Amino acid sequence: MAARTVAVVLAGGVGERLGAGRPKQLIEVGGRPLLAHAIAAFDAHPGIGEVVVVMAPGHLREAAAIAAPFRRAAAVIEGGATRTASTAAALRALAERPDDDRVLFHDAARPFVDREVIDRVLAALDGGDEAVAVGVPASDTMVVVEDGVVVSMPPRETMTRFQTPQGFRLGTIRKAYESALADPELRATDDCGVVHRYLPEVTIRVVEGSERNFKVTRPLDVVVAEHLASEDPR
Ligand SMILES: Nc1ccn([C@@H]2O[C@H](COP(=O)(O)OP(=O)(O)OP(=O)(O)O)[C@@H](O)[C@H]2O)c(=O)n1
Ligand SMILES: C[C@](O)(CO)[C@H](O)COP(=O)(O)O
Repeated sequence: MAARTVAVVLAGGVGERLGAGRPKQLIEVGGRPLLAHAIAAFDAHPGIGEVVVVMAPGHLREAAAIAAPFRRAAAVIEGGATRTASTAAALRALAERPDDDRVLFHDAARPFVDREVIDRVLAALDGGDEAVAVGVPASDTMVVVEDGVVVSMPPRETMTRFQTPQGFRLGTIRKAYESALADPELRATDDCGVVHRYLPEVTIRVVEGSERNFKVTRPLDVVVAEHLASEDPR
């Protein structure tokens, strides 16, 4: 049987930096919640078999109502206290699937992921990559600062900002999380970071992202999101 691909939309956060008084994935831009924009992008992609939503505790009913109209929306499950705990919850929900299936993890807070970006992640997985990230070049000079002083300045041309979706062979991300969850020191801000730390032998391919695929994190991002949604209603 051909490997199947599931998209997991991570919506388990509370949106503290945005400060909207409720999880930011529930706020509307262009007349629909950020979560609906994110689900729609994967629901419309022919390479995606199912979409699983991981939602913040206390908001599962709202998420189920948002997901209901989408044909490929298969489940809404409860997330954990951190992004990695939410990914781990999704992996538990996918426990019956074979290792050769593929999984894409996407932030619900990135409402404008384009079909081309998803295409590139799937193409890399089709080509045999086990872990795939999406990146855009850094525009600013990036430095490492400790205790208020610069300790290193990596050349900007090597600096890439990661976005999502991040795609994996299911067996690979499963194995990485098995080790990660056994580590009391686990700290990671994304799923490729978990593979990089716990399966260093795995090559992480980076494919081109898009400036539109930014993460709604702070109040100014909502202004930009409203503008983009009005320019390109979906
Ligand atoms: N426990 C968590 C934390 C985050 N996320 C998801 O991971 C994505 C990226 O996280 P971030 O932008 O940090 O979202 P929040 O955690 O909601 O924001 P904040 O850190 O400002 O509270 C979001 O779609 C968020 O819902 C998640 O599924 N589970
Ligand atoms: C996964 C991510 O969006 C890649 O840039 C980012 O690391 C999420 O970080 P956050 O702290 O959960 O916003």
